[in-house]
Amino acid sequence: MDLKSSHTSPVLADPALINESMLGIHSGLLPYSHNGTAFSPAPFLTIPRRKPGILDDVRSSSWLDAMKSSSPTHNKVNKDSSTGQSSNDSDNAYRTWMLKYPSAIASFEQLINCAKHKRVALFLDYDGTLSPIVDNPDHAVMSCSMRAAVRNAAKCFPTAIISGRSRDKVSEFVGLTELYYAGSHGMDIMGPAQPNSKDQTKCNMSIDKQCKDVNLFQPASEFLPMIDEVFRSLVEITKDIVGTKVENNKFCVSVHYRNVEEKSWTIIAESVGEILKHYPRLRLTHGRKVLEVRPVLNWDKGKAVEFLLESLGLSHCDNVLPIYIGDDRTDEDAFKVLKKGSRGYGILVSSVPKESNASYSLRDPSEVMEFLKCLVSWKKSTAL
Ligand SMILES: O=P(O)(O)OC[C@H]1O[C@H](O[C@H]2O[C@H](CO)[C@@H](O)[C@H](O)[C@H]2O)[C@H](O)[C@@H](O)[C@@H]1O
Repeated sequence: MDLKSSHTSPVLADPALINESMLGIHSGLLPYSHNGTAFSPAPFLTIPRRKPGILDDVRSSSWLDAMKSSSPTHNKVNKDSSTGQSSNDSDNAYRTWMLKYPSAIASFEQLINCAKHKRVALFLDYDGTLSPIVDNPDHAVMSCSMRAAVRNAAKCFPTAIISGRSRDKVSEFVGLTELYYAGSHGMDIMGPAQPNSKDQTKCNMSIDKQCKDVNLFQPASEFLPMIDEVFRSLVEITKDIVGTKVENNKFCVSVHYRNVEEKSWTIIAESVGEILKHYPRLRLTHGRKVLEVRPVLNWDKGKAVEFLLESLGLSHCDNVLPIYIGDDRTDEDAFKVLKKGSRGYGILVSSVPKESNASYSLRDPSEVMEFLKCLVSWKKSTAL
């Protein structure tokens, strides 16, 4: 990657912001409170506080419950096979749930009615959305047919992938140059070079593999050495827990326990908590059978959507309809952003009922593919 700009840290780019020099954090990226919402700006705030009692939390059943419930797809499979419970109950529950989150395919006409005379902007999560959940994260490849569907969609609409994985890894899996990528839950965005964007000042000009001008936005760049260090410590501390996999996602670290016996989950949680005791500027979140360690920054997939809309020149237009498709808790931040002011639509990918800020649902990645095809056909029909 050839960096052309002299800005080495977009985080430190705005001298007008009071707490950035003290924290080394752009004040737009405020620390999180314990419940995950942003603190209001506090001029004398120095270091964001760590969540208290992480180990107490770990020992309490709520932590384990969260770990157990972190992969609804697997829960459903286990429940059905172990209890012999008829799938009718879960089918009924799913149907009832769909009254609140209608299928984006079945409701396509209604959904797309709002897109008439509007430009659709498409945001896609990767794991569980474009590729099915598999046991080994390194094997979560995307099918050729899904790749073709995403490519066709990206030819019709500005499209970005927003993933928890590192940007390099997700762009390698997707393998398309027609779209934009945001890795590390939006903390590593390679977006369009947009001279009019106010966020331009926070970006590094760069060029992509096709020698196209792009903007690189990495609000957590100062955390890189810390994340590397934590990654190594986590590998070391979990090395004897069979099945654990620690993944370096550049600005965050994933500790996978999908392949770990349930009786060892507490040890994993305790080990991660033990390491984090030494890093008050890092926090822990849950994903699907994964614990994720990330910087204490008010930056998430929702902020990444706003950032990309801004740099695409689409943020203040009434004639834009952003659509975000995702399956995980981290995608809820993006759903919320679109829900606010009825700006666009979140579509939750889930085969089991769960509460969400999304407006519509799709059952699994194969339905995501079908939906993308519907969008492309619609776009082509309106261009006739
Ligand atoms: O934001 P995403 O693109 O959905 O990434 C979230 C995490 O996805 C990956 O883990 C999940 O998928 C794996 C492969 O199917 C599965 O084995 C794992 O249990 C899931 O949690 C990825 O490996 C993580 O780094 C991402 O943070």
